[in-house]
Amino acid sequence: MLHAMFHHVMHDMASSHATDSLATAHALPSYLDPQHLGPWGIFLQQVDRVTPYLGNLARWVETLKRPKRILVVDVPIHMDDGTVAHFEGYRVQHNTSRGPGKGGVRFHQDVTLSEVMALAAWMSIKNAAVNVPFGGAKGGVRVDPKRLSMGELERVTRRYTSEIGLIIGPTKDIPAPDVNTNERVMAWMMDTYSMNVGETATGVVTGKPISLGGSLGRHEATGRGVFTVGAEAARRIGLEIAGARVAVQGFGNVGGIAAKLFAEAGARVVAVQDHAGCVYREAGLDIPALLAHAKQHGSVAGFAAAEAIERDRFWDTPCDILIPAALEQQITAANAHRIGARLIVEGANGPTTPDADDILRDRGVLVVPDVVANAGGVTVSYFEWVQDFSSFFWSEEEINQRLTAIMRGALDAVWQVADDKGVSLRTATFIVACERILRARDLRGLYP
Ligand SMILES: NC(=O)C1=CN([C@@H]2O[C@H](COP(=O)(O)OP(=O)(O)OC[C@H]3O[C@@H](n4cnc5c(N)ncnc54)[C@H](OP(=O)(O)O)[C@@H]3O)[C@@H](O)[C@H]2O)C=CC1
Ligand SMILES: O=C(O)CCC(=O)C(=O)O
Repeated sequence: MLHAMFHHVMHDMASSHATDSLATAHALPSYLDPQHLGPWGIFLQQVDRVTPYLGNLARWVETLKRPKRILVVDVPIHMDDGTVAHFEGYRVQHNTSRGPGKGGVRFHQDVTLSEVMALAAWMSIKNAAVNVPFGGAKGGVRVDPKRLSMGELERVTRRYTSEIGLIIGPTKDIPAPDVNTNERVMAWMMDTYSMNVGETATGVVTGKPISLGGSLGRHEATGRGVFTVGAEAARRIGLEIAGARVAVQGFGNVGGIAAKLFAEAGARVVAVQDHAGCVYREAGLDIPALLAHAKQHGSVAGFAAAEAIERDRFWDTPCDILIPAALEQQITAANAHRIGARLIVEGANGPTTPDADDILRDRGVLVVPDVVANAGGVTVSYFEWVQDFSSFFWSEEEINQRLTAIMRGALDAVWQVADDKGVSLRTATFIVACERILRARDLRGLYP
């Protein structure tokens, strides 16, 4: 598809200008290679799947396949032992047609540019799906924060923030937490940016501590959103939450809070897997106790009131609802057949590959896609950004009510499109979101 479209562009160029150099100028940059495996390749496939439904707007679809702006930075810091270490950092602004870039920052030893490109692109889709006035962006630093002291982590954060300071700002691009980043990291980012611009700029990041302009409810918002749409999707397929068996992969901000809320609603959280271990209890795990254990020991591994099972057996766990809440590409053609759940609610970004999507669909498993299911975080980030601009702060009750209304409304809208067009919820969400993004592109036109 991409090649066909590219050919078309080349053909037009050749007939009007007939120069090789111009044709070369339209070649895709190497980092956009559609053959590239991994999350960016998955995003391209998802766009291809939705293109036939976009009507006239499809003429703009190439915009989605090219991030607007990519910044790769060197992040040198002094280590505690006196040596100098260099880390690679990225900030990608995928699309800003609907507003400033918005999306988290990931600290992870395996993060890559193509992964951050995909995460930024999914932010564009997500922000459009819940109709918050943002484009999509994402950042990352290729570092294992678990191996840094607190001082080293602070220096990485501050240097990275200064380096990407060129392109972020309260009206340009607003970072937030993602894997291995949290309120503490956001406070350092806000402070560094503020020092560099000479004034306190609380609106430059969201997910900050409450005392620095953070919003009530933001810490829990992604997990709460996963619970809200998960419970609503379950209701729509006649699956009772009370007593339902839930399996959760990833027990951090998203997975931990989603597990807690499902357990509080009467579900049995039977299995939890994190990076270091996997625990199982048929009668349901004691989630507050497991959270306390994970906080103390850094993992669910070693939790005494459960059976330890091999990590790979997680996928065979008998359950009704599966919540992937760790990293991308966890549900693939290799394990999609093994999943016993009727409902998958994607807390993580990009956990399911397109071929696994097809297998799950054929097997009648409903997947609530990431770009709706985990949008609660950015929705409350939007509230935080609005509150920072007005310096007027809302109650937690008001925030949660608005969050629930937006999440339910978004699910309802994509459910209807899925029913009308006979497509999966993922394709339906992409239809709704791509139409919003590309209509904005169309209305704005190409020239400033
Ligand atoms: N934070 C947010 O507001 C949002 C996050 N997301 C997405 O949710 C997902 C989780 O993010 P978040 O909860 O914030 O991150 P955290 O860093 O808080 O937690 C990540 C969790 O995933 C686990 N994990 C990491 N690698 C693996 C692995 N290979 N197998 C199993 N578990 C693993 C970690 O385990 P361990 O601690 O042992 O390493 C940890 O429990 C990501 O995909 C993120 O992009 C989406 C929307 C918003
Ligand atoms: O809160 C935000 O701005 C973005 C959170 C995020 O990175 C995500 O939704 O994946």
